[in-house]
Amino acid sequence: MAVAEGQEPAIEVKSIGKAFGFGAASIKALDDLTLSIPRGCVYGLLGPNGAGKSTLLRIIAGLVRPDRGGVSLFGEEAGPQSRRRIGMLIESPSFYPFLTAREHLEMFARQAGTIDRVAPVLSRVDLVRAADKKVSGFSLGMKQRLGIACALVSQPEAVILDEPTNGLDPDGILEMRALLLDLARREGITVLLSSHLLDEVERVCDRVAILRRGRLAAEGAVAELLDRQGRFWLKVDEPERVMHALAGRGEPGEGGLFVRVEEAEVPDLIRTLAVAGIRIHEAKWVKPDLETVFLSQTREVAP
Ligand SMILES: Nc1ncnc2c1ncn2[C@@H]1O[C@H](COP(=O)(O)OP(=O)(O)OP(=O)(O)O)[C@@H](O)[C@H]1O
Repeated sequence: MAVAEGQEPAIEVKSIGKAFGFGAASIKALDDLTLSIPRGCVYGLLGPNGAGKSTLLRIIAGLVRPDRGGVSLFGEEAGPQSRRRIGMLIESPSFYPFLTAREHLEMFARQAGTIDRVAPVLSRVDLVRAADKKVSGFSLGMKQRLGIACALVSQPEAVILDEPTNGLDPDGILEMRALLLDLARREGITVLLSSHLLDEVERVCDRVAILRRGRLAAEGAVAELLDRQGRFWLKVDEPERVMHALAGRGEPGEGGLFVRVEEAEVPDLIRTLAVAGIRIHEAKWVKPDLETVFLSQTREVAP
């Protein structure tokens, strides 16, 4: 990850609150949410339906006003000036069907004074051959790539993408993944995206925030989040005996058991079991995938 150290974060969200509706019917979409997105990072926003992801992205983009709290972009309070440093693909992109991809990009580029960016951006999103075709004939994947191109043409330092892989086929998802990684790694652009595709997020994002009912359920580097919920697996001859000896710290598995143990305690645990005559065939940390972490953080417990 090309995260620049010692600089202000690209995006900071401080104690944001946002409710929709009034009185008893009011819905808290965001509830005292604080987040910091480092520069150069691909940052994933996860959460079940209604968790507040789109509301947060819309607030950062300046499309929705929060009830309380604030947003900083590159160390400055978010406003029209600082938002020029950000490209956005917030709602599914809507285009003028009879304009071409190039004409759309030229329209945005003229506003931003970056007309020389049109050709490189078309090539960046692999739309060079389709550049002069009317958007009405574009597939969903092409429209999604044009949406990203529109977000990139103003030469932003960060992009905010709401569900950028929405509706894409597996090839389209693959291309999108390569594009996002490339933007961050080669060009140092900060990417903040929301997604429901957890394996995709695991592959592409450096850090994630998991939202639940408008609050932060978990946040951190993807590798660290997976580590945090790692379980220690022991394949032994007499799992029941070990379960008993571990007094409630073990959980049975196929041919062995998972043990709740800190990393530093592992050598002592293994020595104790070996001294007690337990034959250990396998001992290893088993890392969960992001989906398992996500479910453990967001699953509603029945009252
Ligand atoms: N304009 C609005 N008016 C009323 N309620 C809204 C509005 N926008 C969002 N909400 C509500 O706020 C909550 C958060 O919605 P939001 O769209 O931010 O969630 P989300 O995490 O993006 O969900 P999804 O994954 O389904 O897109 C939901 O309960 C939603 O119904």
